[in-house]
Amino acid sequence: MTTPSTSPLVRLRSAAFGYADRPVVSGVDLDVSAGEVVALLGPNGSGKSTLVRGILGLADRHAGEVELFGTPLDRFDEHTRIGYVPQRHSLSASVRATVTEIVEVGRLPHRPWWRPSSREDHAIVREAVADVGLGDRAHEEVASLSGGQQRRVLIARALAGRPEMLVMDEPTAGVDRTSQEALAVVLRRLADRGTSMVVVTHELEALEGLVTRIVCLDTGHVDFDGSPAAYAEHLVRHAVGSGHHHAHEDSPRHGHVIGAAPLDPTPREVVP
Ligand SMILES: Nc1ncnc2c1ncn2[C@@H]1O[C@H](COP(=O)(O)OP(=O)(O)OP(=O)(O)O)[C@@H](O)[C@H]1O
Repeated sequence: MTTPSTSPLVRLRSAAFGYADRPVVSGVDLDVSAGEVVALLGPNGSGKSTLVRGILGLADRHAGEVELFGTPLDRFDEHTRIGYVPQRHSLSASVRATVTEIVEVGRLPHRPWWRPSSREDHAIVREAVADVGLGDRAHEEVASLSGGQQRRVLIARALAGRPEMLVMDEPTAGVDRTSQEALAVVLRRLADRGTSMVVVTHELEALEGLVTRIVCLDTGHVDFDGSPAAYAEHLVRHAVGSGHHHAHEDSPRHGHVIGAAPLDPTPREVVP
């Protein structure tokens, strides 16, 4: 399948997603271009996971258009171009496999099922394991790792697929500090390599300096889409408009900084 090189990686037009007859997000227009690092923010339940799941064809599309790499979603079959790390997913305690064995799964879509791993596959897997800071645990059973380390294994599995775009749903939520720091290093390296990313997060700090664009969802609608600098201004405007300015400053959750302005990852509703 040929893909025009100028196409955005993701293109949504008036897109609506949900589950069966339950609408969750609607009216979404979004283009994600190569090299962008998009943070998707919003309060709990605003539909962030549903939006990324919809983009990947994992939630139902109720309306609108979705294209991936210039191809309508229902005809898109180049799944190796996208890596996905789902939300709060760790490995079951009953999984009996080593870190390397799990990460090798990320290479499977790249070769016919009957062909064994090549030397290159092994090298890519080793690199992905090292990238997430688990090189010294490569041959340990995943069941013996912490939850944060298991998430790093899942991220390494996505990296081993060498995707052009990585979609991550709260990669740092509930993980230990070492894992968070390891992840920040990985994301920086990926951004330097030009990997595009869409990251659902409540923790902008972990992405500081990487994010090129912020998209905010509120109750199923995009209520902000712009640069980190524009987002900072948007927050200040809303905080002043709503009279919540001081409350924001006082809260430790709102200490995120991109550039010079304080950021709140879950902006409040605008009070006219
Ligand atoms: N599989 C599902 N079936 C039905 N409804 C669902 C399903 N998954 C999520 N929902 C509903 O969709 C709405 C949005 O959920 P979603 O997980 O997309 O929000 P979110 O912004 O990612 O929230 P959080 O920050 O808590 O992860 C919620 O009301 C949720 O109950």
